[in-house]
Amino acid sequence: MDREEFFTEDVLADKIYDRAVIRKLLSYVLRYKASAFLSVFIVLITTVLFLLCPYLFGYAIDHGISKGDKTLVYRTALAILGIQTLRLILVVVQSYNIQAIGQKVMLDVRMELFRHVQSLPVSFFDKNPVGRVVTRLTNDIAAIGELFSAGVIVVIGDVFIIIGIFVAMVMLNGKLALITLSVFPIIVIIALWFGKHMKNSFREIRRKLARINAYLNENITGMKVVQLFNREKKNYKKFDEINDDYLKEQVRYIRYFAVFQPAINMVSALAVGLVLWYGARRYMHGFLTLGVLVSFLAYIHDLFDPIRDIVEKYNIFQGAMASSERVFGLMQEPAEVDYVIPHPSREVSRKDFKGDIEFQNIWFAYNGNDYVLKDISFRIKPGQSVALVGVTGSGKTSIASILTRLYEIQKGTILLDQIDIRKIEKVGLRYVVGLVSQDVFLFAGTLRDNITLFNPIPTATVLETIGALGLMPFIDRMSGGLDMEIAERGANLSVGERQFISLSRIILYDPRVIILDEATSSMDPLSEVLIQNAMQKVTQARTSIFIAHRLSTILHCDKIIVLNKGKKVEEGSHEELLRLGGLYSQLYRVYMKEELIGHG
Ligand SMILES: Nc1ncnc2c1ncn2[C@@H]1O[C@H](COP(=O)(O)OP(=O)(O)OP(=O)(O)O)[C@@H](O)[C@H]1O
Repeated sequence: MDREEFFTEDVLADKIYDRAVIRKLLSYVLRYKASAFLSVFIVLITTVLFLLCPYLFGYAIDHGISKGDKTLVYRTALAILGIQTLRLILVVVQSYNIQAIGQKVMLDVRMELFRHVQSLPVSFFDKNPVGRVVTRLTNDIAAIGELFSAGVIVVIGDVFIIIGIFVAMVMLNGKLALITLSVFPIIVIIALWFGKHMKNSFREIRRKLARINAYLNENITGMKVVQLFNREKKNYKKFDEINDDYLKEQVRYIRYFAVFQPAINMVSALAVGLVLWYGARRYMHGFLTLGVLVSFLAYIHDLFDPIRDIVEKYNIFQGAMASSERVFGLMQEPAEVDYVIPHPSREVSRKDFKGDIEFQNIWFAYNGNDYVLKDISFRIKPGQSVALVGVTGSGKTSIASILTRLYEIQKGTILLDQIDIRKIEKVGLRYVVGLVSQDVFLFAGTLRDNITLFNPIPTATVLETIGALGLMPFIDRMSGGLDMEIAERGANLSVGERQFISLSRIILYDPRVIILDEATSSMDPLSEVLIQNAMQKVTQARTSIFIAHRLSTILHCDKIIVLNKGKKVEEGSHEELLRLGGLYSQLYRVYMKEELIGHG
């Protein structure tokens, strides 16, 4: 999927009503039952109050002004003032109440979605770009919020008002009501025509805005490459095109919008004209009172605002429905399974865990039957250190991933202390098996935060642990020591420094089994010696697995397992494998030659 499709997928949904989505939305709203019912109650009351005023105008004319009853006129005027004041107060309460419900619903949905996203398996993130997941948590949830802020309740009120006005009209005078109704086909045609065009234009606006976002995102993230390859002018021109496209669409939308309102006003004027013409004749012939005519005209005046409101808000509601559908869709993604084999036999505990690992005929594929590990078996005894060796793509990292259950295997059994790891709770498993992976992820915060992963570990303990392993020179090198601020994704650190942090992290985490994936690949010889010595100390009492291309870092290992195209091809000590004269000895010979050339 290219970027364009990726974003259009997000904006082209075309639904205004989906029962399942509405039911789910309602379940969130109903968490705040009292506020929700208060809202509905206020809508009903304000609608009735709204409908009362035009009626009272007519009443004052027919029973007060026509008959010279000043008291009645004053009383009616006071009643209208009272009604409008009450309505105003209720509108304020309503506005606060509904916005508060909207914000609370947004908070609940966002928290629930975040919790769910945290529970999703790593394979989900392989298939779904980060941008899309973030959009669900931000823009889509904001669109749900718009349902409330744009006034879903106001639109419900609008519908009540339209129905109420018709009921009032029919009750006042059936014939005049029919005349008013006669302009409705025109309204329907206008609303449908403008609705369709405004919807298409609105959709295009969202698509073009998404293009702007995608373009900016890519350009700002890749600014280094843009500048190094002198792409600024070209990219500026391209951005100008995209921006211009967006502007044109916005103008098109504004044009529709600008014409739509007067069009409705024209129909409203037509209805007023018709009613005035027919009503005046009926009045002159004595079939209609002046009060009824005035009430009627006032009702017509109030009838067209809610119609316009509904058409204008249609797009917002449609967008909100589509966003809700996507948010709830993400919530239904299956979460990680803790116990693939039900009924856990025994939990592992860090204290009495020995660190015995056994792979029995393991088959593993990321996708379908595309196996990247084929029938792998080996045993690592407690405290042993083992190296995984093989060319790029032979499956070394995949072994680390399935041992920590970032991915589930398809066939075979992995035993930890003779327990099938699929019977072990993941939290427990990841306490005892620690992984230092190839790509070190750093969070915004201080060096200390990144080493402790925001756990409240005293500074003295951090320094003591790092000092005992002889790694203090790394900290001394950083300006500000443990308090040094790390930029987003560690942009202000060298690759070697990032690896040091990742290693310190795992040392403090103190797992019984340590997997080190290319842990010293980007260090200068001096730093590498420091890390090597530290690792020797760290791995002494632990089962450890080294994944390294630099064969010098694994010579001390008790055992070397050689992988090729997902299969285990050799297993033994360094000397044994050299004697065997197979793949390992070839790799070693090439490596030694390179080292010699490299060191001149
Ligand atoms: N998340 C993934 N989804 C699909 N395929 C993957 C994924 N990760 C790795 N692979 C594929 O699995 C195979 C084994 O990859 P793996 O990372 O285990 O190799 P490796 O031996 O660790 O390589 P390197 O030495 O380059 O790190 C490769 O063909 C790779 O393309």
